[in-house]
Amino acid sequence: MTAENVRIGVIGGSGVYRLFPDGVGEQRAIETPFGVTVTVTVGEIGGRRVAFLPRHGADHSVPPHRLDGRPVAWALATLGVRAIISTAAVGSLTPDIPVGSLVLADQLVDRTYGRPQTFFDADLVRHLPFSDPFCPELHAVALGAVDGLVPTASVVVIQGPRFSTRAESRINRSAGIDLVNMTLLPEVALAAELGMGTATLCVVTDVDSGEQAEDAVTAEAVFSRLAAAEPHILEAIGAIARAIPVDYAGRPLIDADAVASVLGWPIVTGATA
Ligand SMILES: CSC[C@H]1O[C@H](OP(=O)(O)O)[C@H](O)[C@@H]1O
Ligand SMILES: Nc1ncnc2[nH]cnc12
Repeated sequence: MTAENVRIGVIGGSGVYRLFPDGVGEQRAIETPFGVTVTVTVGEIGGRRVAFLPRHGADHSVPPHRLDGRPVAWALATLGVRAIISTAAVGSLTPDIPVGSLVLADQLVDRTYGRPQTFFDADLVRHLPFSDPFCPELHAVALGAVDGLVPTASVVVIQGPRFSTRAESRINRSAGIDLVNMTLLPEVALAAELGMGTATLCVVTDVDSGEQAEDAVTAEAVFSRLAAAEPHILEAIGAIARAIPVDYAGRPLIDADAVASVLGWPIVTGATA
């Protein structure tokens, strides 16, 4: 399979189900080795070709604990994507980052389980260097492209689909973690295994489960915040996409032969995602 010249991928999180106006962009169905066909929309932002897909599906039918990041990362890498801009709804664990902030994540803490973690779990063994899960170059590009971003934050990724209890939230806060989410892992690691860099725009929708009775996050509250923030999120994605250097290459964190071997896996036909 030959890589096309689509260098930028956008993964829309909760509340971000389309990137292009209706009727704009070309739908592609990409068959993968995982028995899943990934549908992406390829369009243009500021003259740059961008492949978009909504993480939970266009109708938000896939919950966080059932996401399989492998077909998505594989499909984007096959298109030639090097840079991924993703969005994520997050709860805040610190008064320093209020609801409504747009934040660039820079560290992750994994509290997920049972999710496919790696492309290298059979004959080919590789260990991803993951000290800096988000690409520092893309991070700097995003920071320069969007005014008012909170420049760094750590995110604990919980299993979901339920939100944290007050005790769990207190533990996360006392550990010094800034934000909480359900989806960024293993997605960011899987992309990195295939050499793609990620920059994630975190949209702070709530204060998670706090000490006050009124600090009790609900999905309705999250979606309502996201609806209000959508124009700003789309504008920020566009600004970042336009600012990514045309020669951005990502980080070769895994050797090229191993990546090529994964991208050469045979297609398995099956369900559509
Ligand atoms: C809608 S409430 C929780 C839901 O929102 C976040 O999704 P995403 O990361 O895709 O923006 C969170 O991780 C949960 O999946
Ligand atoms: N409080 C929260 N916990 C986990 N994921 C979230 N997504 C948005 N808010 C969240």
